[in-house]
Amino acid sequence: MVEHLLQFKGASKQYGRKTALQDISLTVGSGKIIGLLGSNGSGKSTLMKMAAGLLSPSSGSVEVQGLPAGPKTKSMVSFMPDRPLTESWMKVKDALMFYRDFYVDFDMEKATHMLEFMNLKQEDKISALSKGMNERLQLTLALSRNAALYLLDEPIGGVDPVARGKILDAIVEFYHEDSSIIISTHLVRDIERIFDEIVFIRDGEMVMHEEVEQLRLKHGKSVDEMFKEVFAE
Ligand SMILES: Nc1ncnc2c1ncn2[C@@H]1O[C@H](COP(=O)(O)OP(=O)(O)OP(=O)(O)O)[C@@H](O)[C@H]1O
Repeated sequence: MVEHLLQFKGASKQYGRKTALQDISLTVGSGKIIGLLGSNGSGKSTLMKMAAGLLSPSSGSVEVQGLPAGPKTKSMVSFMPDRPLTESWMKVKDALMFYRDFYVDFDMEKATHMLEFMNLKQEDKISALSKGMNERLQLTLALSRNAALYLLDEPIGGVDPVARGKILDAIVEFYHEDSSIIISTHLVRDIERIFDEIVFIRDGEMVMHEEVEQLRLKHGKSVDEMFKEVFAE
């Protein structure tokens, strides 16, 4: 039996009485860049945290390569949260060493290479980095692990359009084709060029999962046009 890289089967998540995700069934294969798109509060971060094994579903299941998402799957998944894991006293080089010590699959050579591409210096103090530079660092840390699945939660939220282009170039440049990346964002237009597939979630429900190519062929629409149509208020 072929095991899927990531599979949600009727997964729901409640926070108390609030339903953040409702009956999500989603299968993700290898070698894809997937856009997880939805407006604020639609459930993107919740879905990411469930895929990362940090939150368990209230009902249904979430599996990574056939194993329930949780402690056993953490080594297969590299998660870039929307808030940094590094400490403000650190220099960039300390953050690299922290990751190297913490994750056996951390590739220091790749990280050094990627830092250069991102115009970050090892001696830079993290507390002095701008929001956009900090995002570049977090992305470098997340992508420098050798994982099967990368989860990037809002990786371009804090940066201007030029820097966004740079970050997207870095994702494509340093992406390993056997792995998959899920990127959550509401900045659809700036980022759609790198997606193979898109998932739309609205009010905790998955309303579309489609290959970008199919979207263009079947509907004659760009992802951005489709997004505006689905999420029109
Ligand atoms: N710890 C929590 N306790 C209670 N409600 C929560 C909690 N975390 C998230 N929620 C609620 O669940 C819903 C989904 O939140 P989530 O953070 O997954 O959305 P999102 O799509 O990532 O939003 P954004 O784009 O604004 O980051 C929201 O209504 C949010 O208020």
